[in-house]
Amino acid sequence: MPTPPDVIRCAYAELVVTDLAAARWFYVDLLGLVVTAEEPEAIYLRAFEEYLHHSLVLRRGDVAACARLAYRVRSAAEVDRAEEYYRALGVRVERVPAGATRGIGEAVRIEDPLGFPVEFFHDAEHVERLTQRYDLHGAGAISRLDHFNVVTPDVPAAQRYYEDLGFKVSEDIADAEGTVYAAWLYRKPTVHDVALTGGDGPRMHHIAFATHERSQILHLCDHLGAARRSEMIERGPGRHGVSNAFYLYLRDPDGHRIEIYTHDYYTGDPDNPVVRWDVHDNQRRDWWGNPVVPSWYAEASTVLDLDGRPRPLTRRTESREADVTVGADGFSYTRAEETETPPRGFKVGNQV
Ligand SMILES: O=S(=O)(O)c1ccc(O)c(O)c1
Ligand SMILES: [Fe+2]
Repeated sequence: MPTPPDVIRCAYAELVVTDLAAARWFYVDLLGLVVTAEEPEAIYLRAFEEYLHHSLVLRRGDVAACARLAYRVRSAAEVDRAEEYYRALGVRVERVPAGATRGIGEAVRIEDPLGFPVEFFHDAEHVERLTQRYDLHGAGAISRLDHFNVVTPDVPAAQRYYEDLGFKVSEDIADAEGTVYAAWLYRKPTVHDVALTGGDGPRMHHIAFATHERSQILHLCDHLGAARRSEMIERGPGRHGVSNAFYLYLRDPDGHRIEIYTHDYYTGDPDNPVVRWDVHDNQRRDWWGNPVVPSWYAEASTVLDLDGRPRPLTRRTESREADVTVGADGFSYTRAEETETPPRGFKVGNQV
């Protein structure tokens, strides 16, 4: 089997939006992302610390979907290696010339073994890095793209696929019977570049951007309140158990989920310890024990194949996290040593 490409990090996503003007309001006027380039049918956006052409493409289309998840590889030679690796893997592979995506060099596009439209590139147009252009930063300044979260039915199989690509697991959620509900994997030295959420897939669960400060996340909440668009706040703000990040989940005008995230931790040493969470630990997804809203488990974006057609879903066959932790049959504990069923305290899964 050929050597896998040397992936540096998650690099950009392409989302299909049904109303480009409405999406522009959300991503530019509200989130404050910077417009690198704009066309009648597409907008290319980046965050303030980013100097590659974009980390998010919004493309107008009739059906909201995720059209591409792109990783940057370490050199042009690694793009060749990606082509060789995936042709040997037997998945659909397309080589595209520089400019197939504005601002991106020659790339390899695949339908990966999990059913996702993924691109590997190295060369990209450099644009002004606005790290210290505080005159342009809003109070909710976003610094960079941080990770993709994808829904896939078989988390261990997806984890093995990403580990074969050289990713390492930082944290996961499992139960005593060995069912794995979610896993977080990285190439850059943070908690993740990609997270795997067990469910019917392939679907895109969220795209996450990082800020430097919690106050910037809180400002985005206040801005949505001022805009009387508070319904766009789906979950949070809060503190994750997994990753330790301070988080906020928003839904864009098409329902795409965007996470704003800060304060995870460094994972760059070779012996970085894996953190395994019990699925019944009520602090795993929110360190303060606040419930996970059902839509966060149930809803995610359609993904497209390389011809732009929606991918059919494969159902998850193992137990679902929402079933074992939320609602009448679910329960979660705050203190593992307390063995009453249901556990004492109002932080049981059936409050939502
Ligand atoms: O909800 S979790 O604490 O499991 C979590 C951790 C990190 C993330 O990026 C996320 O989306 C969700
Ligand atoms: Fe996330």
